[in-house]
Amino acid sequence: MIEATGITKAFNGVQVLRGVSLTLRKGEVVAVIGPSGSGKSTFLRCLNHLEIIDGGSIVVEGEALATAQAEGPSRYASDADVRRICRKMGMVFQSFNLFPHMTVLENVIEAPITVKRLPRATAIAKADALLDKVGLLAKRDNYPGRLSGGQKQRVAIARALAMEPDIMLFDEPTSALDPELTVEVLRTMRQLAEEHMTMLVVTHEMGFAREVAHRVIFMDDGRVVESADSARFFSAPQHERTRTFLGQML
Ligand SMILES: Nc1ncnc2c1ncn2[C@@H]1O[C@H](COP(=O)(O)OP(=O)(O)OP(=O)(O)O)[C@@H](O)[C@H]1O
Repeated sequence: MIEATGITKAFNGVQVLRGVSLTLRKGEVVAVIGPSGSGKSTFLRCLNHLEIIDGGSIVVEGEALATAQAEGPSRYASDADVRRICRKMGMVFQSFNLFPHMTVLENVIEAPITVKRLPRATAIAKADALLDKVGLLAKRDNYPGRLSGGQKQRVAIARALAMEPDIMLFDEPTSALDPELTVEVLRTMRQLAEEHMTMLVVTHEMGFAREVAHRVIFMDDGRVVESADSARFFSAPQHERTRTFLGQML
């Protein structure tokens, strides 16, 4: 579970997040949608410390990552606690971010061995099971350069899952993919949702938001404009800006 409250963030004096709050409950799939530049990716990156927030609080699985202060910037937990708390969240990026000089298998076992100190044989057995789950066991000894974008992204998902996160954060996981490759990644994500993985997904895929997400959050200009369960969000958007956005996207 993640509880983010009143997150603010500026880059070089430009306010990008203007007080964003979100509760992501256990087993819930929440899609974050909105126009380009509205702050969706920045918000997601703030949740796992890829960006430092200016103000607001972030609590992950009951532990405070950052705490709002009466004055001045939010106070973060100690470096060791930040690292430990952030390991509860797996992250999948638009650009895959696989290590190009490592095989698929090596990509998946690297963090479990170096960070979790898993014995190599245990890490390999686990990686094989995950690669099988995402349909890529046959590619385990290939280098990422030999894979399609969709395959790379499924390896990236397996790699994140190998750390046994409680929560998965997806930052536009299909935006760099051709439509036919998007389908296979969305299938893997749908499967994860069916297994009750807690997921926060920044996406332009309205089909995913409608069919897989339990709740949809619409961001515009650094704010959450609308948050509703998926069916209600798409059948009866409450706000003019949401309606305009959906009109453009659907
Ligand atoms: N590291 C950074 N330094 C400066 N500005 C940044 C940085 N990261 C994001 N921004 C700016 O913050 C704003 C929000 O960007 P963000 O990527 O969060 O939007 P988004 O809603 O995810 O957009 P998109 O759908 O196009 O990915 C943009 O104006 C962007 O240029």
